[in-house]
Amino acid sequence: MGRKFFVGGNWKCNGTNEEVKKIISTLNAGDVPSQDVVEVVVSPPFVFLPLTKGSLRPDFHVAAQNCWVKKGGAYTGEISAEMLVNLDIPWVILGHSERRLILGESNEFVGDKVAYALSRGLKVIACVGETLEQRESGSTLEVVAAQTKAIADRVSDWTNVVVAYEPVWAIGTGKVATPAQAQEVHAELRKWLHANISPEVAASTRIIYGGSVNGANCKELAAQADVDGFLVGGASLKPEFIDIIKSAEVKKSA
Ligand SMILES: O=C(CO)COP(=O)(O)O
Repeated sequence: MGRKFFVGGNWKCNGTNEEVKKIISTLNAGDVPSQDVVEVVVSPPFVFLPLTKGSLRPDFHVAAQNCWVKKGGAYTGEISAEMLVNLDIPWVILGHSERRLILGESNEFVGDKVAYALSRGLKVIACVGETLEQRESGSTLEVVAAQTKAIADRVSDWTNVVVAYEPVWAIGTGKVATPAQAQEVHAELRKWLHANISPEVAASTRIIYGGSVNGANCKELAAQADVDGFLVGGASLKPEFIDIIKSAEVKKSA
């Protein structure tokens, strides 16, 4: 079975009530391929999840940008997986590099979060990626394998997992990975899944790319064999997000 193209929009910590309404109306008016061709998921900040879910077109879905590592309770400032399920939020992004690096989330902590969110019935966009220093020292594959292993050690069913490869040096920098760089890591990640989990999981798990994706560079990236979509930051707040969704057509005609 083919891997359906996946385009996620990570709005990060951006937006006012008015701006969010504007983004949603732009998305709602966008002419995009059908749900058979592309799965679209947008991820507003927590406080805008109900507004977004309530007014977004039904063929697009929503994701939270994080959730707590276990059942909710006395964890001030946290949002639990149970709450997301209660609000009918189907997806959550976990392990984003901004949380790993700024908030100190370890591979193991991210693995625990992924396992817990899946156990509650959420679908997970699990992020991995190396820093510039790690790439320059030649440890890219080792880093992404260790991040993936910490998830694999805790998760047995990968049906509801999308892996986002987001090299830290490409995030918010305008310095997108070349199609060859993205393809290389995606292929290695798939090889890792094949060797360490199963051929079936390797063949069916979507590996999406994130880091300075925009309307101009998305088609060439989408054409790579192991690039199954994108996780978009800055450009997901702009009308060009529609063009990025349309890059799914590249796959259809491949
Ligand atoms: O971090 C990202 C998506 O999660 C990528 O961000 P940019 O697209 O702004 O580089």
